[in-house]
Parts: sequence; C-alpha cells; structure tokens
Amino acid sequence: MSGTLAGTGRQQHSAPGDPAGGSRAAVRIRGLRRTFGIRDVLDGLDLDIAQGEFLALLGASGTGKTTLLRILGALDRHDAGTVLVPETRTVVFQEPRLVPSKKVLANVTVALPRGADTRETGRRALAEVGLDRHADAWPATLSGGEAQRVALARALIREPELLLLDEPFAALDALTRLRMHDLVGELCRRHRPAVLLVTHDVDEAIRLADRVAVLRDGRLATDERIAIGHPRDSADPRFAALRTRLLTELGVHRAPADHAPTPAKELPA
Ligand SMILES: Nc1ncnc2c1ncn2[C@@H]1O[C@H](COP(=O)(O)OP(=O)(O)OP(=O)(O)O)[C@@H](O)[C@H]1O
Repeated sequence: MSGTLAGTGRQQHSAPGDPAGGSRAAVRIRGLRRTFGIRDVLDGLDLDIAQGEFLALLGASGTGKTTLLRILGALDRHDAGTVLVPETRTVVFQEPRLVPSKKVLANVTVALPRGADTRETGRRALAEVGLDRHADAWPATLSGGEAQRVALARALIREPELLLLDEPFAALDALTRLRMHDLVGELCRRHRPAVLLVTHDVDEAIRLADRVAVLRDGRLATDERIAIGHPRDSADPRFAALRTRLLTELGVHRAPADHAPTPAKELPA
C-alpha cells in the first residue's frame, strides 16, 4: 500500500494494510478534509475499504461524493488528513471518455505497456464485457451501453486493486442499467478489486454492494454492512425496508400514492 501524506505532497510507502474489521484494508482514510472557499466539503472523514470489498456511497447532491472519489484517484488534492490507497487505481466515469481517434481495442489497451501479448490481453478484456466482436469498431459507432462496457474493460485490464466508479450507470436507460449491474457484479466478484461506487440510486447500491454508506456534512452518517444472503431483489420486504431506511437517511420521505390519477383529457383537434 502507498499513500499521500496530507500537507507534504510526499508519497508514503508502508507495509500492506493492517487488519480492518478482520480484513486487510485497501483504502484507509483518517480525518480527511477538503475545503472549497470557506466550505469544508469533507470534514474529518474516516473510511476504510477492505481488499475485495464493494462499497456504495450515497449522499444528497453536493455532499462531496465525487470529491472523495477524485481524491482517491489522485485527481484532486486534500487539505488535511491521511489517505492511504493502493498503487493501482482506475476510474470509470459517468461518460465513457473513449479516445475517438482510436479503435475499441486500442482504447482498451491504452494504458497497458506495449508487449507481444497486448492485443491478446485486450481481446480477452473485451470478451469479458461481451464486446470481442467490436475490437475493430470506432467508438462513435457504439451505443451508450457498449461504450460504457469498453470503459469498464479499460479499467479492469490493469487489474486494479481499487476500482472507482463515479455514477457509471447514470446515463444509461433502465434496461441497460440492470444488465450493467449484473455485469459489474460478476466482474467484481471475479477480479476482486476494492470498489467505491458513487451513486444516487439506492436500489443500485443495495443490489451491488457489500456495504452502503451515506455521506452527510462531510462525514459518513450511515455505514451499513449488507449481510451475505441479504435479498438483492427490490420486491423483497427486507430489501424494501433497507431502502426506506436509506431514503430516510438521505432526507427523502416518500408520500404514499393515495391519490387517484386524474382522468385522461382529450385535446381538441
Ligand atoms: N473544483 C471545485 N471548486 C470549487 N468548488 C467545488 C469544486 N469541486 C467541487 N466543488 C463543490 O464541492 C461540493 C461537492 O461537490 P461534489 O461534486 O463532490 O458533490 P457530489 O456529492 O458528488 O454531488 P452530485 O451528487 O450532485 O454529483 C459542491 O458544492 C461543489 O460545488
């Protein structure tokens, strides 16, 4: 594990993470602060993510979810605290961010060192996301869901110890999103990176994660482990109960749908 010592800009290399809750930590954050102007968006945040653990992070808009993810990806700095992260981290954003002038296979292997087996490794990564037949396609010819699968293949090909997912399904239609959930769940079980998923979708969080946390006032307000065997089907009453608890934590109180819809109105010709 290596990490950044806040305020010094130096890289810290340390022994692999100590046991955290029985597992070894891939991510260890203590007292993290990030200030924009006069606002402490992250304010003394503590968080561990164990190796191979899938953490979904919920929070109202503007609470600092993406800021936290960007700090872990070294895309932003922090003002105080300690952040220890693994050496290999990759990010999937809401948009696929493919290079339009490179074909799909070249996009997937873009961050790999050139070697005799680079193309073969790229083809295997594409096969994992069901797109091996698109290796020679241009990004502009892909659907949104296909492009996002290429972005996922590009992120996993480096076998990251930490995979950072910043609302990667938000721009997809509902059916494609469900298919992507299955795919990401399966690939994460196979590759076992630690995962931080930033999302607004409570159902998605419960369906995919081992742990769900809610960010509020710069810290984790809720940090809940989802038991092995917990129902992942949104129709199940235990799933619904957890959803209601998390929505309440997020400040969303659903009014019961007790009013009948207004009758359809015929528009004049
Ligand atoms: N570079 C920046 N300069 C100034 N303010 C920033 C910067 N980046 C983020 N912020 C502010 O920090 C706060 C948290 O932003 P962030 O994008 O992390 O929130 P979020 O929880 O991911 O929001 P959303 O769910 O809407 O994407 C916001 O008020 C935002 O305006």
